[in-house]
Amino acid sequence: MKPELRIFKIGGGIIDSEADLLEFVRLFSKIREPKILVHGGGKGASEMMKNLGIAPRMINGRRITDAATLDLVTMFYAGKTNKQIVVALQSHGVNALGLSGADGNVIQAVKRPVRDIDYGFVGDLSEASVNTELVHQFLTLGLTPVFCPINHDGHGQLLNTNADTIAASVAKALSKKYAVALHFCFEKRGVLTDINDDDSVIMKINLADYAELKESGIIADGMLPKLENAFDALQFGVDKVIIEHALHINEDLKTTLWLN
Ligand SMILES: Nc1ncnc2c1ncn2[C@@H]1O[C@H](COP(=O)(O)OP(=O)(O)O)[C@@H](O)[C@H]1O
Ligand SMILES: CC(=O)N[C@@H](CCC(=O)OP(=O)(O)O)C(=O)O
Repeated sequence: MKPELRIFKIGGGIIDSEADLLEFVRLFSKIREPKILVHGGGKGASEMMKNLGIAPRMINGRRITDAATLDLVTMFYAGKTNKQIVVALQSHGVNALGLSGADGNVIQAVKRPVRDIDYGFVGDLSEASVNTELVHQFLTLGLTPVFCPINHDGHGQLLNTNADTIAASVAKALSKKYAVALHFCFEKRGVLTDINDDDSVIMKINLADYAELKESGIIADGMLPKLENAFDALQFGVDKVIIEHALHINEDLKTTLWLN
């Protein structure tokens, strides 16, 4: 039987509030099984850009990343946010190891080819992008990897990758060695039928439900790429995918995804 591994992803809505981030870190630090954290921070990055007079541009949930934007998001994700999380985990006795994809060449990305849209320095991932053996060794040493959404192409170029995509790719790659549970954590209790009613959590969603919910517009915006990544992970070997509130990871009210 494969050993268990829990992979958590937190996004900008939680990272933006220092109190929420510290509470999530406290809850995460109590998990005994081997664990990995993947973080985004898109909301804070956009705010920082606006304060500097640069208008953030997003298309289909992906940031158009020109050279100036890449500099800023590298400072924000790989610098401030990643270290803020690592230092908080260390204070709870978790030996966290902050990583961009370039560190130890742990994740290598490919710059998104220009088709209709030029996304700039945005990196796409495949399962083969992740150095599974190296991550396994970190876990064996008792370290907890903390991935930021900055990767590289192996030829000297940093690239910005959506954090949900990183979480799904790391989960798929590690599922060769571990029984992986992938937790997408954000500021709502799961996928909701009514976005304004936090109690309207859909407890189970399969692929057919997903198509219907998409068609009816109940699932929209950032939830669309999240669920696409989530079902992709399930189809490629991840045992369990859960969508839940970052501050209620021990509660039963959450959305669990199924293939059929
Ligand atoms: N049916 C739904 N249930 C919950 N959230 C939804 C739904 N449809 C759209 N959303 C939106 O998706 C967002 C989550 O995606 P995203 O902003 O990418 O999150 P994060 O950056 O925290 O990972 C929520 O904040 C919410 O506004
Ligand atoms: C290419 C791309 O879109 N990268 C994302 C990475 C951060 C992210 O995914 O943050 P959340 O998880 O908080 O949304 C961005 O810069 O917004």
